Amino acid sequence: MKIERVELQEILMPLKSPFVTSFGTQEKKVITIVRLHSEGKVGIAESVALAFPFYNEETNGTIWNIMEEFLIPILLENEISHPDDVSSLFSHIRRNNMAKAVLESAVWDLYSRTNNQSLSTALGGSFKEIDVGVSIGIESSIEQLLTVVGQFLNEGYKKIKVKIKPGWDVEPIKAIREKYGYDVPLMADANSAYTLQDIDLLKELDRYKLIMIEQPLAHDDIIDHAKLQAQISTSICLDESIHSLEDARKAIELGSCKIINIKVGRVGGLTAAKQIHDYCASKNIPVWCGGMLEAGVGRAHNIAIASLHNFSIPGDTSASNRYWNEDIVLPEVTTIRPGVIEVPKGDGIGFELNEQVIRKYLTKEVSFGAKSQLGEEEVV
Ligand SMILES: O=C(O)CCC(=O)c1ccccc1C(=O)O
Ligand SMILES: [Mg+2]
Repeated sequence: MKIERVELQEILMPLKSPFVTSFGTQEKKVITIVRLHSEGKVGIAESVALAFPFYNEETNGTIWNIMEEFLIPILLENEISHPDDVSSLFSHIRRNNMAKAVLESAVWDLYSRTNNQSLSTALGGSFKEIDVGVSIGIESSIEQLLTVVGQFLNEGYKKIKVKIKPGWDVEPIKAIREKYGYDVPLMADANSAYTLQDIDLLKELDRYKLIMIEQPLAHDDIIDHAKLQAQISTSICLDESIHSLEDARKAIELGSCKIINIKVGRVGGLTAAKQIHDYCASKNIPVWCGGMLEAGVGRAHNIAIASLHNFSIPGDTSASNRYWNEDIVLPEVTTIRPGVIEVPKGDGIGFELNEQVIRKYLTKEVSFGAKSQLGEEEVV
């Protein structure tokens, strides 16, 4: 494949309601939509970086800069025979995984559309439908949290993940168990809000039979997580600490976690996500697909990767209406039964862009061609 043109569009969309984590509050999302053109086909993907470098070091600004200055010229200058080539072509550029992932994921979509197959098939997925869970931010009160949990349980979500932070941890978990019982598949995500000094509190959480606790300790740690895992019975799941297959190997060898959350953006693309999936499968480490408050294009890529067999725990791959009043894809992402999303059978991600919605929220548009790598920026 020869990529002839790369288009970037930035949109700003309001979330239905603010999403609060231990690192900050999000009320709207800036999303960069990538379109790659080759021989009449268009491959698409959306960025997952946030507005601030509080989850990882990337932002909407850094990904745009790295794409424009370094990654897009590489895509335009090289013949790509398989999407796996892209991570090799990008490998000398350190980190910037979310910038790499959005372009690489668009190449995967383009490749599968060119071959008239679904992205799930191209990736080697086997599930025809996937179980999905939901991630719930830090709420204003325990009553409010219990109401929200009740609503999502009614909608049939198969895993309830709640965000925790110091001062909002044992109490909300205990309240959920008391009201909804121990059959609810419940987990907590701390987004690195604790240290080993909080060991007593983390041990207390053991009582509530959580299916896992996600990233309790530092974003760049695997040593202390191993020490913690040795002292608690709840499985630790790593999110922020895992950027690559090598990170996953080291964490598993050290015993830092028993489960891994795979996010395509955090690990630099679908090829890396698949490699981590395969490695975890060989080590009997279950994985699940995390989310970054994606709109429909990102959701579609997540659904495709979550169709691989070792994605055995429901992911944060909720339907479009979890975060959005209107989505950027047609059709919107919906459940076919409560808590179940069908893996699309159509070519590529199996969804098309909703141009009307994109135009409504468009803030910036740039196109890069093979001849001139400078591009022309148009601020709308
Ligand atoms: O529903 C989703 O997209 C997942 C939401 C979520 O938990 C999250 C959202 C933004 C940044 C980090 C995280 C996380 O998984 O830690
Ligand atoms: Mg997380």
